[in-house]
Amino acid sequence: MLFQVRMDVCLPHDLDPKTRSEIVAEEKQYAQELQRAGKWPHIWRIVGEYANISVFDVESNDELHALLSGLPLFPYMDIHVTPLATHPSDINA
Ligand SMILES: O=C(O)C[C@H]1C=CC(=O)O1
Repeated sequence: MLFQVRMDVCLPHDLDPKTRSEIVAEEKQYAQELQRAGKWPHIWRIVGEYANISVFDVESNDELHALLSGLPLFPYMDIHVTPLATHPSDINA
């Protein structure tokens, strides 16, 4: 099952810089592990924003929720999920 996920990051301005660096480094490691596992096949920066558009490839809504809620930045993100279906005009479908 494919899902488009938009993540908007909003870190508190008074967050300790060391803590911020650690969370961002943990996030990168977590994200890259999921990419290597094939669960997170696309991630794109939205130009001019601390936000991304991603595509997740998972078995269920519950799996997606578990992966997203495990993001180290999860407490600092607004996340919007859009389920994707095959388009009838897709020549690759
Ligand atoms: O930078 C972001 O868009 C937030 C987050 C998502 C993956 C990652 O490494 O950081």
